[in-house]
Amino acid sequence: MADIAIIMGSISDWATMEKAATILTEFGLDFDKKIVSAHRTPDLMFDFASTAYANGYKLIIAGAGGAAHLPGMVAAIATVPVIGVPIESHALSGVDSLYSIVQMPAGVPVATMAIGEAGAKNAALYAVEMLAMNQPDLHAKLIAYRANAADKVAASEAGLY
Ligand SMILES: Nc1c(C(=O)O)ncn1[C@@H]1O[C@H](COP(=O)(O)O)[C@@H](O)[C@H]1O
Repeated sequence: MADIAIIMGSISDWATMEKAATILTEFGLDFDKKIVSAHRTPDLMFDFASTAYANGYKLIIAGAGGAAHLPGMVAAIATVPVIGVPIESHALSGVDSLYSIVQMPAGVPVATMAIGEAGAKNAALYAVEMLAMNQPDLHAKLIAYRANAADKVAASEAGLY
């Protein structure tokens, strides 16, 4: 069983959430990916969240858009950290998703990322950082990732004119 589950409210979220998947793959991390909706598949959502710990998940990355209740509802049921990704919605540009995910009541945390692809990428990196706390090999990959990112910034200076 994978350490990480990437879940999302709809297939339409995958274009965003695949950015998280790509980063986890770069780090050699196994993950499951599922479409689970608090609104459209509430029984499935309850089943997924209530068995997440027993199924071995250490982290859940949950993307949802609009009335984005999925991350918070999963966090309410599961005893596994939930990282929320607000999907950039058409009507309100993802501000609705952000507010829905971030404004959790005290007692039920969701680690909320930025709207859209940056949020999906950061969700994956946050997951890597959490798992790297007791995995030295993964920590070494994180150091290398950071160094590579810095190199890219330095190289991009060549584009200044
Ligand atoms: N926010 C939620 C939930 C939920 O929170 O349970 N289920 C679906 N959705 C969102 O509805 C948006 C539109 O979905 P469709 O594109 O399928 O109409 C998606 O961004 C999805 O995350």
